[in-house]
Amino acid sequence: MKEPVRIAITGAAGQISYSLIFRIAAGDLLGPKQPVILHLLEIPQAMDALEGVVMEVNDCAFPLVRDIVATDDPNVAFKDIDYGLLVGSRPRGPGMERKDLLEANAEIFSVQGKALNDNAKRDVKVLVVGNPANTNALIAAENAPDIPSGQITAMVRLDHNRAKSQLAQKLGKHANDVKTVIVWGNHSSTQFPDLSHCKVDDKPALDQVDQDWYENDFIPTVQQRGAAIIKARGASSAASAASAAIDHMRDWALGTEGYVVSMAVPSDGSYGIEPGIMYGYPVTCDGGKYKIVEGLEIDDFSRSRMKATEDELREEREAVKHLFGK
Ligand SMILES: NC(=O)C1=CN([C@@H]2O[C@H](COP(=O)(O)OP(=O)(O)OC[C@H]3O[C@@H](n4cnc5c(N)ncnc54)[C@H](O)[C@@H]3O)[C@@H](O)[C@H]2O)C=CC1
Ligand SMILES: O=C([O-])CC(=O)C(=O)O
Repeated sequence: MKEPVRIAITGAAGQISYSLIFRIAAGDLLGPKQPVILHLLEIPQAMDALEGVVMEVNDCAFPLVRDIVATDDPNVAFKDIDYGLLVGSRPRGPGMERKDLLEANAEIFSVQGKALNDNAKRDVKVLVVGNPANTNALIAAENAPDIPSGQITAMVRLDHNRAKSQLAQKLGKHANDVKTVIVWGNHSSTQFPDLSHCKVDDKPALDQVDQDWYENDFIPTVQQRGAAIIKARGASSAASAASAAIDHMRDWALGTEGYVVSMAVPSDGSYGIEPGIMYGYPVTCDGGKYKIVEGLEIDDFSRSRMKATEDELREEREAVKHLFGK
């Protein structure tokens, strides 16, 4: 057995965490040979509920769980962590866009960015799930100048998985047969789920569907899937969000063996996207590092979609600049 790693999960008494914690504890993130110490963060008012979650984790007698730290102090929660899953924040309700949460949630990520900076291991891998995820991740990163750039990322993996599933269903295939779906940009309704590099059964996806379905059915369905779940369930997606968070972190830590996945990471100017925003990109992962896939050809249709979601991220950044550390 290896030395345990420390994994922080914020919003640990919330609905996403109620799936996430148990799957991580079962080994779904880092495999069946990697013991974990869970660091669970909540706000003071939710500490009783968190205690109930801790009781349940204990009642599972998970072989991999070596200890649990349950706290309402981010400095304790992030002490020496190897991984951080930043989930805790308010979810949206019907009729809201995710960016309507910016005011309510942005402050959380400036506080937690500082706490990461002061406490986490320098090679910590951080995933921001709480919405609006890209811009919250940017706020955290801007407040964590001593964490190397690129170690704080945001989640577009749920959109990526949704896109795979929608296309597979359309073609009567399995999601495993779908390769190189890309979600560019923001985890919002401006995101661009791109099929122009995608292959299904090793053949171009866009040769297997018509352009009208792609533009007027597939793209809006993926963009609006979060709202559709809220309408159907009366609450935002939880188990699927937890599953995507595990996919994002597992692939980053353990590698994608050449497969392309989507992660929101600091733009480095690739594909003409302005640096200084967290933008969904195609990446491959190897040896605990991700790498943006370079050199893909971008047509005019894709370019305009990529620009629209970039513009939204730049606007969101302007709205929260006052929270960036000095
Ligand atoms: N990026 C993505 O793909 C997705 C993101 N989300 C977002 O994830 C977030 C959490 O969603 P749910 O678990 O459904 O919400 P929830 O309301 O069930 O749970 C959120 C938890 O966070 C806690 N919390 C609030 N402020 C906190 C702080 N400062 N520190 C620690 N904990 C804090 C709350 O007490 C609550 O227990 C929401 O912002 C939601 O919109 C949800 C689905 C997908
Ligand atoms: O739509 C929401 O508010 C929750 C979310 O981010 C998603 O399900 O993609």
